[in-house]
Amino acid sequence: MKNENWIAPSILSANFAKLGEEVDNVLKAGADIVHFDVMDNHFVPNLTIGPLVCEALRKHGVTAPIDVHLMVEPVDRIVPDFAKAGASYITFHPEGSVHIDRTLQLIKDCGCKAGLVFNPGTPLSHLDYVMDKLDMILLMSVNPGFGGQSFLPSALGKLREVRKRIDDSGFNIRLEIDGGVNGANIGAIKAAGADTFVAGSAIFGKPDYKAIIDEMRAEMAKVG
Ligand SMILES: O=C(CO)[C@H](O)[C@H](O)COP(=O)(O)O
Ligand SMILES: [Co+2]
Repeated sequence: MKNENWIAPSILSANFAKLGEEVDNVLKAGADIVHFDVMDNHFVPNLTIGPLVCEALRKHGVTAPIDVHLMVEPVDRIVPDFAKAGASYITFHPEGSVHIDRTLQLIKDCGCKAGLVFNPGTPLSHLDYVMDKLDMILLMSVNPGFGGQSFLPSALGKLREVRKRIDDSGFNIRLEIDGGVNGANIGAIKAAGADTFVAGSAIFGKPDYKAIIDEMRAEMAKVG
């Protein structure tokens, strides 16, 4: 199954002093989904935003899907709060949950779409036995914790491997890439099998969000 390509700006690189406006502008510029990075200063060495901010974006009027990337440990106790706050997708790292099948089920029972996230060095064996519970697989192409890092080329081979696993499974699972994505590498990333592209600094670091999103789509179109 072939999914539409989604561009997912990471609000980690947005101007937090005017976050609602930033999200409105990036969606108006053609983004498909809002990537929401949650860091706890424990699982990763940085501290960002929680359910209150997600709820505030919904109250502000954001109707696009919100893609909550949990970089926290433990995972389970924060899941219902994010579901109530309006999360659409909730993804988590297997290292943050002792019982990954239970956490995936919890996310789905809360009414959200569920996904697993793989750090560059995390083996794909965590996919075994849970493919039927996944709506998304997120591959990190940087080590998590900060925006603005460079794309690790090892992610391309891993993307191809996961693309094959998804296609062989027959399930409709989105394949998302996160870290160092920009206009220069998005074509190769798409060719390797991704259909959901997180980009933080590459979008919010530019003055014209529509121009960079259009450029990303044009680069993707070149690879078909
Ligand atoms: O999860 C993340 C970091 O842990 C961010 O989503 C990611 O780094 C996006 O930022 P950039 O596109 O600037 O690399
Ligand atoms: Co992220």
